[in-house]
Amino acid sequence: MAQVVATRSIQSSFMSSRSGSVQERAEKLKPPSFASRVMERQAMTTKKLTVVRRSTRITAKRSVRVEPEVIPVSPEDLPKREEKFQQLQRLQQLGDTSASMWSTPTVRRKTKIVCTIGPSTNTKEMIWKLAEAGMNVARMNMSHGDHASHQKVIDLVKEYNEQSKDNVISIMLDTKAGFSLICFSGFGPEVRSGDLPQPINLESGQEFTFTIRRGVGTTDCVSVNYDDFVNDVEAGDMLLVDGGMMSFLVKSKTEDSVKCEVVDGGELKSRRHLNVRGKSATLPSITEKDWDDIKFGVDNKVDFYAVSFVKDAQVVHELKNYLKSCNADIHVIVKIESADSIPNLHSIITASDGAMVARGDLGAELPIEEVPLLQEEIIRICRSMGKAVIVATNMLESMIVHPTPTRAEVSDIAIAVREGADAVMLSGETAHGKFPLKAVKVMHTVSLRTEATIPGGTMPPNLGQAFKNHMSEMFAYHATMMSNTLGTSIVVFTKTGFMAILLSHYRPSGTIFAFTNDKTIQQRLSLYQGVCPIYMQFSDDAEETFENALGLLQVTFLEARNGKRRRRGSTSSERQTAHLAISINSQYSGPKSVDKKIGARVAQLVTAEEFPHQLLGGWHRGSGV
Ligand SMILES: Nc1ncnc2c1ncn2[C@@H]1O[C@H](COP(=O)(O)OP(=O)(O)O)[C@@H](O)[C@H]1O
Ligand SMILES: C=C(OP(=O)(O)O)C(=O)O
Repeated sequence: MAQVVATRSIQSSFMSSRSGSVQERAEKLKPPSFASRVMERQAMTTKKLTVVRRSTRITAKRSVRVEPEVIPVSPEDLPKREEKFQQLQRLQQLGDTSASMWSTPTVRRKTKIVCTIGPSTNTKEMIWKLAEAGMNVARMNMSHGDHASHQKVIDLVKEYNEQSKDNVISIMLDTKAGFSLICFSGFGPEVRSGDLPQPINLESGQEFTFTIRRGVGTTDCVSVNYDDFVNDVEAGDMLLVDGGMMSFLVKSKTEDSVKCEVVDGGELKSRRHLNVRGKSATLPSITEKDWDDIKFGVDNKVDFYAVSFVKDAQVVHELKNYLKSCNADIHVIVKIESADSIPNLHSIITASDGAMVARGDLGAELPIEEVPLLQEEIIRICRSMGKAVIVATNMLESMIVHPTPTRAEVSDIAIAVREGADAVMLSGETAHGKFPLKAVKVMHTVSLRTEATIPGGTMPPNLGQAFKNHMSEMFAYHATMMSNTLGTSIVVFTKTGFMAILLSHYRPSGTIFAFTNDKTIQQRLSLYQGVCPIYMQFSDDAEETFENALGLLQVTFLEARNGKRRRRGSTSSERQTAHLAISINSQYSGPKSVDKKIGARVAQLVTAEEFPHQLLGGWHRGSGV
């Protein structure tokens, strides 16, 4: 069954966020200047309140928007006095019920957020807070931690999903060779330095040795987890640690060691990435350790594997065949991070369910100036094939230690959103950073703001070519057209996820509310741009399913709205809003009955009281709605 419904707000305040000149919007967005606040305080103390005119408070409407509440994870994450002041202002202004560009309905963020879980976030409290702050996918990096620690995280995410009424987090395992099992199981696609008792400081010009001997970790020599390391590197090669944070010039080799001169020094920690500038290691993409991790993923019914260093489609077919043989419905995301994968991009992505632009290793194996170009190209290829695409690494790197991002990082997120990525990813920021919740909040806010500037209505150039099922494509196309021209959200019924993914591929301007009767599908759909997955039992009767879905949306939103009303009362815009629901239903036998169904649903008009207007722009977790 695939049924698509579009819902419409006759008065959508989200649409108004796009109206007005750039200058007007910029004016509305300006924060009260420091000078104006100082003047205001001075005026208050000198009792000359009239000097500070209301017109200088240009952010009154903007601040009606409720920001996600970010609960501090560490003392450093505590809101500063200035933030507390702004929060207070916002709370006071919740009484302001006028409709404005930032007033309700708030808009559901379309671009999804992947968070790597590590020591900063692997507790129940932090998983819950990350989910509430906007995490859509929890990623576990199998290079770190052990199965027991990952098991704990998987169980916590599942527990969160069980108890959450209207939110679901999917689980991604990032597979690669772990150092701990290296002696027993061969070597993986990632080359890493070994464990060190403590970080060592290396100065430019000093000598340092990498060895394939096991268990070495001294101040002038460390193990490497890859036996062919000595064969693969040559004198004159440049070795990069963590994509270039440190670099080493290869001077000479022995049977088991590579002697280097430190070019860019720094602090060398345990298990760091090693790349040879311009070379790919001659490694298999899936190693014994990976198979072990893959079985762990099958046992735990994870949603996605992110497979490191995929160089050709063969490895994807191999993995998919294995998954089929054990009846595991897990999707495969290929990490594009190797120079060797570039000539095979099309076949690799065709074989997979999606790709990750793994910019860390990509920028080490290839000149860094190629990274933004490849990012754009990989996103374009994935979009043209209807595959998921994730942009990863360094997106808010400075927030590992600082509470605020660099402006360049903010632009980086905005670029990925504009290029049409399904998801943006946090790595060290949430795994071991000081400000994991703030990082999610920044990603959420920047994505949302950027999405509001993207015009709807651009159709993929490959319409009718990407999928074999042309009828489904027609449904997706027309629902998208309706969504774009009427300013509506879309409701889709899907048993396999296919129809929701297809709709996501067309990037309609409204939220795609995807109803499914399969929890696995619901979890998986969390990754896809614009999709809000909802679990619901389906009835044999399509009409009943349709009514139940509307009812479920209604209940969810009425609850949310009632909760809100207790705090601020209903607005006049809510009372006046009316909505149109249009359904396209392919559960019926042929095109004729489908046409009839479209006709039937177009006539359905639902008033605001029955169908709360938050639905139309959608809602988004982390907005306070
Ligand atoms: N499960 C974990 N346990 C401990 N540390 C972790 C874990 N996951 C991630 N980290 C830390 O966060 C850093 C950034 O995460 P990620 O980018 O996934 O790793 P890497 O770049 O090492 O592959 C890692 O280098 C590691 O220091
Ligand atoms: C995402 C990446 O892989 P990892 O997290 O394993 O470093 C990367 O290299 O950018």
